[in-house]
Amino acid sequence: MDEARRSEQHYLTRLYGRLDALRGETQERLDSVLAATGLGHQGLAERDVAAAELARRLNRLESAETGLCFGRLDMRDEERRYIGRIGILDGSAECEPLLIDWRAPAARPFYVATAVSHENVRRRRHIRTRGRQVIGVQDEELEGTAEISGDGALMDALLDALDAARTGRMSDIVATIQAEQDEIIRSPHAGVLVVQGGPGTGKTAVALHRAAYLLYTHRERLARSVVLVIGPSPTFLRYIGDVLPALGETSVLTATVAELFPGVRAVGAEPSATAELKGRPVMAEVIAAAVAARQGPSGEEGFEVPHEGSVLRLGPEECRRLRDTARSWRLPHNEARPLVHELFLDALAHRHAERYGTDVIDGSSLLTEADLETIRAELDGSREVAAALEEFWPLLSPQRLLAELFSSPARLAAAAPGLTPAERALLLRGPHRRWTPADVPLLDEAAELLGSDDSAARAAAAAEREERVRLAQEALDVALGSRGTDIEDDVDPGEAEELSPFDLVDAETLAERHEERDHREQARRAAADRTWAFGHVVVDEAQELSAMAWRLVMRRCPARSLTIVGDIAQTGDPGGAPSWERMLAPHVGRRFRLAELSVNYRLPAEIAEVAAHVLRRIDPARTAPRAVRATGVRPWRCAVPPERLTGAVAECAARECAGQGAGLVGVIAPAARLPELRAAVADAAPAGRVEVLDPRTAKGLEYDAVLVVDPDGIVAESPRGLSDLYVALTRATQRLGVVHSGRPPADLPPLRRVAAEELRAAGPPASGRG
Ligand SMILES: Nc1ncnc2c1ncn2[C@@H]1O[C@H](COP(=O)(O)OP(=O)(O)OP(=O)(O)O)[C@@H](O)[C@H]1O
Repeated sequence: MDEARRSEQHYLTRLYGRLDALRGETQERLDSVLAATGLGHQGLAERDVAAAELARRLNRLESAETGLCFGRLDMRDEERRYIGRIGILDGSAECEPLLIDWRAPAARPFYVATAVSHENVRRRRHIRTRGRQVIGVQDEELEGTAEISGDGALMDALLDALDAARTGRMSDIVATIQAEQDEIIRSPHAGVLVVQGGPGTGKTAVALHRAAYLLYTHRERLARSVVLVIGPSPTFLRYIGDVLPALGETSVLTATVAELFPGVRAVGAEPSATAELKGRPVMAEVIAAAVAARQGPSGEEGFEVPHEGSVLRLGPEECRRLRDTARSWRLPHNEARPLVHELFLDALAHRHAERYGTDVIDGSSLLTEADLETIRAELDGSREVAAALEEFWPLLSPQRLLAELFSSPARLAAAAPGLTPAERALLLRGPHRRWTPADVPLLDEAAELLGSDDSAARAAAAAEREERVRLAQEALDVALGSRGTDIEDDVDPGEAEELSPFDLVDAETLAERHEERDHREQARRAAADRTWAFGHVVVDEAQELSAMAWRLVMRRCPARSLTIVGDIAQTGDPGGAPSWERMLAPHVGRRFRLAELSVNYRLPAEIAEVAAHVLRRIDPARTAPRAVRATGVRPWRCAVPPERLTGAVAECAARECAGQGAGLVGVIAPAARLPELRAAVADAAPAGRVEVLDPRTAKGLEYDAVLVVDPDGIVAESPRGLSDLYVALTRATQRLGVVHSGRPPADLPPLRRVAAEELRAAGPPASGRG
């Protein structure tokens, strides 16, 4: 072991010693807090707050175990800073920092300093560890130019990370964040930041590290309001699910757009043309018209209410007046309903009163106000009147509104006059069909216009909050009472040296603190509340969101603090974005910052070249990201007879698993081929090593080796075929093979040919180096 490694090992051992000590202390304090008994209201509340805080600290200390320290900065003024996953102080009275959290401003030069812009750094040291052992030390001298390998000099740590076998779960990149990524991660919290970058440029990694950075920098605010991370599919969310917990962050909710309407599981399927139509902005008008159509009778119709054996009739003019008055309140439909109820009863009561005749002299009613009140009360208790009100201005859930709209050609025709009959036919469905992902933004739109009749829930919440404030007040009173005994009688309490809880917080604040006891609980509450205002929203694979989905997302973030990452060239959804400008204009105009990532960390140069060929066909104006490394392994293709295709793919997948450092294999094929491919692969390959999926599901994921099956079929099957092929070709970190029947795939460049027999022979076809 050389001297540098030995000295870093010494320091690392000291760091772990301190980490163990801190964990021990925190665990002990947590145990003793939890063991406390015989506590009153105040004591219990304080115990809960303290226990949650200690549990959070323990979790952070535990998540720092792997890769605790990964860097050192030697500053020009001789200061030395160690950089790691968390900040650690030594136990001395001076509280000297032993380790600096990667997110702290003092750590920033580790990621951005160069020889030209040295940020006061003399030397940057990368420390590679395995467990608690130092396995490598690499220095970059930023003084003079002798040992600088230039911008983007590849560190062993970065190469190790890029070459490591994939596990099916994304890892964090704190040790190797690159300068262009760091700039995005630390970009200010406010406003909308769009990160555009080709496949593998680290958009997802950057977005997640940005979430961790923002939570660190604005913890008070964001931990309470929760950060929402939106991804394209549950598979993708599982793939990224370890990153933020590994960084010690739990105040995060991850979800697909389809999961953002509490109480609805949107798992139904529908033709892509229907999904595309449901995503268009015109659907907002359709939903608004559908709500309006449920507010009183339309046109020249009046309204008849059976009552006591006869009929009370409201004329069209009266109905219109009633409806216009109700709409002028600008309340959501359901929230206007109690007031509509009052107007409705008034109108019926007058109609009823007219039967008793009017004064011949002045035409006024012969009934007194008290008589009218009695009639009104009678009407109010009548079941027939209640049924009539329900028809006049029904209580509507978003689900009911949409189900009744989409199952009625007449309702659809009235609400969507701008759509063609063929388009309206696409929307028609049975009343009990399952909700689809494209329905969710429409349900949300409807919920917004309908409002909820949540008076009961709101009353319960208000009562609960009042109770909390009362308990907190009681606790403060007790504290104030006990302080009184400690203060000498003639001392003004305002001047007492000893601060009491009352001086620091009021009952409301204390109640709020109790509310946010556990941030994890906070994320669960956010998940269950459609109207939750998230403190920051990260949208990954954002190019896939439809116009209607964006309306939903923006509602979840009234503060408009968003990080939006994606790649326009990968847009596969027919309703997805043609450009960031068009997508965001309705919500923020041009007020967004655009950052671009230009380096491809996933694909080796050999695969990147194939992908770049397809990208040129999608959009010749786009520049493909520059691959950061080459492996020498050339992508290949193999033509097999159609009846052999499935078998050949299964054999090849099995052989990929057998290769050296094989890792995970992704088989990406047209959706129609998946069932049969899955069955064949399950028979041939070891369990858990091969995933068979279509390009849509593969979005955002990565594998060591990828087999793209039937590229022409992929292009033919999907509405934006070339984009889906581009996604499929850009998933491999090491090896890419294409298996097809018939002529060479139309959209691919010439690839090294492999004979069908080779797929069966020993050794992967990907062995062709050079
Ligand atoms: N600075 C880095 N250090 C180590 N690994 C990195 C770095 N940046 C990116 N990577 C790795 O590169 C791979 C691609 O990153 P990521 O999935 O974030 O890219 P992406 O731009 O979101 O791709 P796609 O558009 O295909 O979804 C991941 O394995 C990621 O961990």
